[in-house]
Amino acid sequence: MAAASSASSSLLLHRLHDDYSSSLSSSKRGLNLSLLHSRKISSIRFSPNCKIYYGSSNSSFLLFNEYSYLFVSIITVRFGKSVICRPPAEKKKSSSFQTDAVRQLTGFLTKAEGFRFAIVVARFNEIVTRPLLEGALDTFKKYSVREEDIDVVWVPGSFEIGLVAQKLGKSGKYHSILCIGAVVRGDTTHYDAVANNAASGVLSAGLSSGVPCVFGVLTCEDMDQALNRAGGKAGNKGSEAALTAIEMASLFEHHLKD
Ligand SMILES: Nc1c(NC[C@H](O)[C@H](O)[C@H](O)CO)[nH]c(=O)[nH]c1=O
Ligand SMILES: CC(=O)[C@@H](O)COP(=O)(O)O
Repeated sequence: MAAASSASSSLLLHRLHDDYSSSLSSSKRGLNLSLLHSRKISSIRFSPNCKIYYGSSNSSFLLFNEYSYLFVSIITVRFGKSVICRPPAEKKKSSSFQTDAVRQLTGFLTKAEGFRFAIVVARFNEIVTRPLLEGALDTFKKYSVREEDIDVVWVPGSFEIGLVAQKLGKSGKYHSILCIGAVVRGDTTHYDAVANNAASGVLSAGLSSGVPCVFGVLTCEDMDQALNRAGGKAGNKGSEAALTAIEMASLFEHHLKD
């Protein structure tokens, strides 16, 4: 592409990359993004994992997940501003790609609208679990999950989560169940029993129901560690768990249906 080799085109592409990096910063995992222009592809590498591909003078770019080259979105550049457009109607098998030998299946983060989620949240250590829940709800909203497609179920403590997750999973109403709790070490060995059984409860809920059950239960040495992970210095693990729930819902919906 003749024009794009100029300094100004290169700047524009760098700015586009930055826009996209920041708009997707809460979903660091799995999305090494590329911009792929429809024709005459050239590329700029920004980091070992991130490359932007660009083409001629056309102002529309296609945004691809570099990991699997899945189509994610269209970007239109107008008057120096980049605009994210919604992807076109879903293509069959758009989230897989074929090589000679290997078919790779992945879930999408981009098409969460229409998925139904249950969140099972423990009331114990609510000072931690409530911000985890809020982080999860914010993320669902950001990824276009409708409020009416989310049910929140409160249980007394993390030990109770597994049973309820299993029941909800078996109801057939949800694409994924997100489990939220905070187990904080005390003076006795009680911590180990609650933490380990919360984990195996969530695991067996998923295995027995066949519905992805995501482990958003913090297991912390002290309250500081827990608060740091509930919207403090170490981010919000509820929000990260919501991304996992979306990806798993998508993987099951698009590739692993019975
Ligand atoms: N200590 C913590 C608990 N304990 C309560 C148990 O989860 C359970 O509700 C009780 O044993 C009755 O079955 N729960 C947490 O979520 N976090 C804790 O730190
Ligand atoms: C993990 C817990 O249940 C925790 O509150 C127990 O505290 P302790 O070991 O001091 O009884």
